[in-house]
Amino acid sequence: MANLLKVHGSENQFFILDQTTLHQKLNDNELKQLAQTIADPKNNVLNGADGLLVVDSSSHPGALGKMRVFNADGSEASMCGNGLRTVSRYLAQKFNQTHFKVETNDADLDVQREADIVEGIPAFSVQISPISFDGKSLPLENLKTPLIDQPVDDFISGLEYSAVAVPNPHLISFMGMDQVKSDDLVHLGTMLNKKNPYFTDGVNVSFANVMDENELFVRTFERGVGLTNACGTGMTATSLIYEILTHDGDFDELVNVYNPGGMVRTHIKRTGDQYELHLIGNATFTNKLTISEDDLHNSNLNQIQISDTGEERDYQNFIKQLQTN
Ligand SMILES: N[C@@H](CCC[C@H](N)C(=O)O)C(=O)O
Repeated sequence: MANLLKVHGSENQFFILDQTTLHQKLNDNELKQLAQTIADPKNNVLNGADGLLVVDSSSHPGALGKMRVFNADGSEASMCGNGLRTVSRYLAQKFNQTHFKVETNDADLDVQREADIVEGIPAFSVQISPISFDGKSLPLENLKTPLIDQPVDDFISGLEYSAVAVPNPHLISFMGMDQVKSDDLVHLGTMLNKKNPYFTDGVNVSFANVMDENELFVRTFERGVGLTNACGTGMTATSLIYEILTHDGDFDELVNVYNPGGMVRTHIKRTGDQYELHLIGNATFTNKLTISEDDLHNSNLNQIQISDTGEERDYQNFIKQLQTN
């Protein structure tokens, strides 16, 4: 039998599969198929998810394990901030370590256990890197880069846009709260994730409101997923653009980022042309799942056994506290 976990960071929902526990690892086609099937709410496995996080052993010394990210549509992403917090907790428990590196597609990232956000809500801090504003890295075509706080006629008028790869691609715009919560986000996100002349690999689109100094609200339409409760790399990229727009030179700031699924904290630092980004927030395990290895290879999800960890109750209490503050 094989095990899966259902997890979330700010209600950005994932299943975790540890390939090292299997007799035979799933190949890339099987992983893509599993992500599409298990994430689809129509297949009735805990109401689906935003994607599948695949844990494996690291390909080189220096990292405790490796994370790959498959979006709900089966596409593979280079990074996932909320997901990395949950994978960090998984590896921390598995190897009894609190501070280590995790291999991701583009970099080995520093991760660390943090004090619980409130009792019963384990928290992790994860590095978000590498960072680039370059058109080739995003990729972004037919617009001048770096794109920082510029209007773009073909997008939604009256807004300014910024683009950054961390290393997955993000488009960010600041606006009033009513517009953050409007249908404009789905409209623009859908347009830029179909064939378009700008973001040729698609893009994660975040609309943000500045609630106060270093206090943001961010809502994201994710590439390969659609509207999400939260996007970790999106909230970190948005914090970075916010700090760039509010400082002339170096900075070292903590930002509270609220989102439809809760809140996280980002640590955003600039020294000359070097940036250092960290995302801090919950890593919640909601369910344990057991399935035969054969069924896993065939994405046959009819015979899954599911148990509840009880952690979601603590998380919902945390959300209630946020709302009453
Ligand atoms: N939810 C993630 C980002 C997942 C990948 C994204 N959809 C992409 O295709 O780049 C996060 O928390 O960062």
